[in-house]
Amino acid sequence: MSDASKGLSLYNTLTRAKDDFVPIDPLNVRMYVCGPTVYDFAHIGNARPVIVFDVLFRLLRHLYGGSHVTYVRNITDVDDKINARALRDFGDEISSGKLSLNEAIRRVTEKTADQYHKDVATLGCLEPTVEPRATEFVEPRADGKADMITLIERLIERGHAYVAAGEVLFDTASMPDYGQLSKRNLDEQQAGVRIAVDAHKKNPGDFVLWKLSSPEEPGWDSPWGRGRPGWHIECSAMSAAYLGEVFDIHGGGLDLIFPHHENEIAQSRCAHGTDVMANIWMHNGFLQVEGQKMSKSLGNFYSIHELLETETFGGRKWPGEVLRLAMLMTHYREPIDFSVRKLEEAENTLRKWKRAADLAPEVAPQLPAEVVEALSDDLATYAAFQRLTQLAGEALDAGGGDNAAAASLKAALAFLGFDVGAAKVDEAAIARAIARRLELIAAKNWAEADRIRDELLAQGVQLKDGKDPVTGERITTWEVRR
Ligand SMILES: Nc1ncnc2c1ncn2[C@@H]1O[C@H](COP(=O)(O)OP(=O)(O)OP(=O)(O)O)[C@@H](O)[C@H]1O
Ligand SMILES: [Zn+2]
Repeated sequence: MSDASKGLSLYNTLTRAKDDFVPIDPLNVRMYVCGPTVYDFAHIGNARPVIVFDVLFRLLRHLYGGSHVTYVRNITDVDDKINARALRDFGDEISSGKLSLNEAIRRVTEKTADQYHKDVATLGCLEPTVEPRATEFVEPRADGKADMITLIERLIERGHAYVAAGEVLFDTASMPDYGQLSKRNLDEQQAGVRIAVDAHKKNPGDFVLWKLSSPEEPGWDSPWGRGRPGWHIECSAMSAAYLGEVFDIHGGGLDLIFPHHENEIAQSRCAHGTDVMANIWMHNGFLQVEGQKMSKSLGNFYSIHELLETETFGGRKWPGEVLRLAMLMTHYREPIDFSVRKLEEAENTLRKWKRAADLAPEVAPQLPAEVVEALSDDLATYAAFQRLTQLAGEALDAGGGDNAAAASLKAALAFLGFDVGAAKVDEAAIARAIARRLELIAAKNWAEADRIRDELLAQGVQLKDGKDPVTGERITTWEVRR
């Protein structure tokens, strides 16, 4: 194990091994996770990657400092499924001319994204550092950040893409090592392809970068006519926009390995001329119902919202943190069978931990080392939880007074995103810290200013910097994060 890895190792789908994690830049550790396509409520299976990568985000912040980690999770707000949903929900308004299709699409995506934000916050997940929306990265941008049209142009220039039958397609044969992530070769992909549909493709594995839109469909002007992007190019653009051409970690569910992540890699590496897109590729296993992936298409799903707010699963509502713990009791790469029993087990465990943690008036300043070590071993949450159960036992034995085990347990629970009522905030003290930090920023003492921000964050208080819209002066607000 090298020192630079700080003891963190992560299973890498690209190498099929547990790799030491060595960031490209320890002052800016960069992670991208594919976010939701916003046309319907997210189901509890969709919540798994959000929760798993939230734990990794928290761990990276602990190891490298709160302000030294950039976590990007996008929102896919352009997709044919979204168009279909807008037509279904607003068909009458659209045909009577009261609403344009674009306006209907906007309503669908905004409503779905709002619900998603509420759902994942209730599951104890921190907001990512940036949450870009695909529609804002289609055309060249005023700020010069990467965009899809420019990436596609570059792929054509470099001989990696071609125009056929109104589409721009990625030419898989132009990339000798295409298929490294999924370990599929091009021959294997020939099998089972519908030749008639794909007759315009040079190779059946070639995939769409751009396709033309009919006048009713959403579209953007481009060198190839008014159209819209394929799904994969979105993530290549948004990751490059915020994380650069090569970054540290890219994540998502197992089903994204092929074709989505394979094709993101092909696009990004060929457009930028790099050997890798991200150093470590991580994939969570499926949440299953009776041995099958929970999925919209199979109709065997429960939305997060339903579980939180209705009595459709097991005849009762479930608290967000019980869902969170149930999800984390299984290692992130293993399948989980979703059952009432599993949720009840999580609820009982959480109740016991909290009873023990309540014996401490304060949160310990240090996280238990065993918890950090367990998580650093490819997010071995189960081993971390064994330590929490041990601490809970010690805390209950020790009883009241100066209960160090209870204080440590409380710190660990708060760190893992469980509500332990830890943040009894002292508003005056926060205001003083903010004022002090603004002075330090004015004096360009960034290191000390960052230290104050990280210290508050460790206590669960997150600062947000902004500008006064009238005076243009820097202002800082805060909120309690758990
Ligand atoms: N049952 C599941 N268990 C774990 N992760 C899942 C599951 N279903 C989807 N995901 C993950 O959720 C994230 C969002 O995926 P997306 O919005 O494409 O959902 P989806 O795959 O369309 O869902 P569905 O399979 O139900 O149609 C992806 O990272 C995907 O891998
Ligand atoms: Zn993606």
